Amino acid sequence: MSQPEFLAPHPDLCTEEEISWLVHAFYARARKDPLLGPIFEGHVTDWDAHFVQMTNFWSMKLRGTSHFRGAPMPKHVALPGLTSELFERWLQLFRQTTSEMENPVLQFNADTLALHIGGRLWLRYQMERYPDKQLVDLHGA
Ligand code: HEM
Repeated sequence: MSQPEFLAPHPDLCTEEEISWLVHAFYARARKDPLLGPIFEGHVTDWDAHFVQMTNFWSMKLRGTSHFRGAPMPKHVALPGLTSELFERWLQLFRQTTSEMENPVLQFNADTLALHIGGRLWLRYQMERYPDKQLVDLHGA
């Protein structure tokens, strides 16, 4: 089968139910993860609100809806101790989750966006937090 192409956000790309499944399944993994779990448990106080926030975020990115109100960049810069290993782990768990969804178009688009957005979050994080260190790229492999 040919590789799906990267598409502009569109409601046909996936359903709202698929996004909700993706968010819940990703966090079921991430919260159990020895590296990422403690960070999420230490910073997310209202999980229902966080699920709504993340569902609205991915719905905006994939389906083009406009319910998301947030500021991902400063919220991640505010988290202490993030590393390229943590971002790679995040991306790995995200890709594992999308690979289980049997929607190759969603999978390709969500994985591509996650690497792109994760890369920007991590680049800005390094510039703000580790200005004297050499920049490290994400591989997302
Ligand atoms: C090391 C990797 C990451 C960690 C540890 C992490 C952790 C967190 C935490 C703890 C929050 C809640 C912050 C708060 O409400 O104050 C959050 C919010 C969020 N994260 Fe991440 N994150 C990571 C990577 C990513 C990536 C790669 C993406 C997108 C592809 C992402 C998207 C978001 C979004 C959209 C929010 C909501 C921001 C808002 O409410 O304004 N995160 N993250």
